[in-house]
Amino acid sequence: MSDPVRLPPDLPDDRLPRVLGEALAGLYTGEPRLPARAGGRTAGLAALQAWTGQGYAGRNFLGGNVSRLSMYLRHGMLGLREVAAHARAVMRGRERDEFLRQLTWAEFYRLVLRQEGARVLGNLEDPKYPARWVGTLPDDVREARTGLPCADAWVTHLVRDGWMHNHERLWFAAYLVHWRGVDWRAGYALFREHLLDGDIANNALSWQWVASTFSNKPYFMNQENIDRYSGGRWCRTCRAECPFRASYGELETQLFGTQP
Ligand SMILES: Cc1cc2nc3c(=O)[nH]c(=O)nc-3n(C[C@H](O)[C@H](O)[C@H](O)COP(=O)(O)OP(=O)(O)OC[C@H]3O[C@@H](n4cnc5c(N)ncnc54)[C@H](O)[C@@H]3O)c2cc1C
Repeated sequence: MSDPVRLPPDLPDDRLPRVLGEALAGLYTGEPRLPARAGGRTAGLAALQAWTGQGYAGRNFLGGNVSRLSMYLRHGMLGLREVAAHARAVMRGRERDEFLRQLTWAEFYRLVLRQEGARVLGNLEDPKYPARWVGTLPDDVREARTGLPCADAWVTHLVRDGWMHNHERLWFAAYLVHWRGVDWRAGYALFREHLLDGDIANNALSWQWVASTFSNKPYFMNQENIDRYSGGRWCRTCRAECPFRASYGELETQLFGTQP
């Protein structure tokens, strides 16, 4: 075991990335930089105390108020139970129920991981359509140059911010697996590499839910859905040939051949 690295107590913030980067060489990719949000239990508790959940009913909209507590939950800085207790104390009605429902998904996925172990990293069930996935992540996707402003923005958020809204994760996963025919494990690996909350349980099982290897049908969206929940962020000025612009019925036939 190598000697522990001692950081000088007066080290200024702007020098931290370089010093930590050298100490942690080999454990990360890209340029070392500080995350946009502070880590640790103190910061996690402050974020929890600040969370009132107001407007959470609109959580599916990119502009909706979501907690962004996932990175603290992921790293054990907050526990699911204390977050649930806080929500019960400060939230009300539909917003509280909806928030508790999301925490339940996280708890459920943890339980599945505990039961299935490393099996969650492989297909838990057969896909519900004749899928022929390739294992490699296409370069244009990784480098955010697909030519689709929405898809490129999703990857940019992932790589630049280390965080994506749940709806962006769903859209990106569906785009990669169903439109580009890429094995969900390549997407899982990309998320693990960049997400500050990137874990095994939520990440692998959400990808499998989209891919239909842990659900009874594949998840997919159309352009109308992206436009609505993004508040027209990309679609209104988009000049690209949109692969999502069709009815759900048409896309189902195009992507899955038969009705899944
Ligand atoms: C393809 C894909 C990959 C994902 N990978 C991860 C991952 O690596 N790590 C991760 O923590 N979440 C993952 N999620 C779930 C979800 O997107 C994030 O938990 C959520 O966006 C985090 O933001 P938030 O804390 O503001 O969530 P909020 O909406 O405020 O929810 C509060 C908490 O509930 C839990 N939660 C919310 N939505 C979900 C969900 N759909 N499934 C399971 N738990 C949920 C999280 O712990 C979250 O912090 C993934 C979803 C998809 C579709």
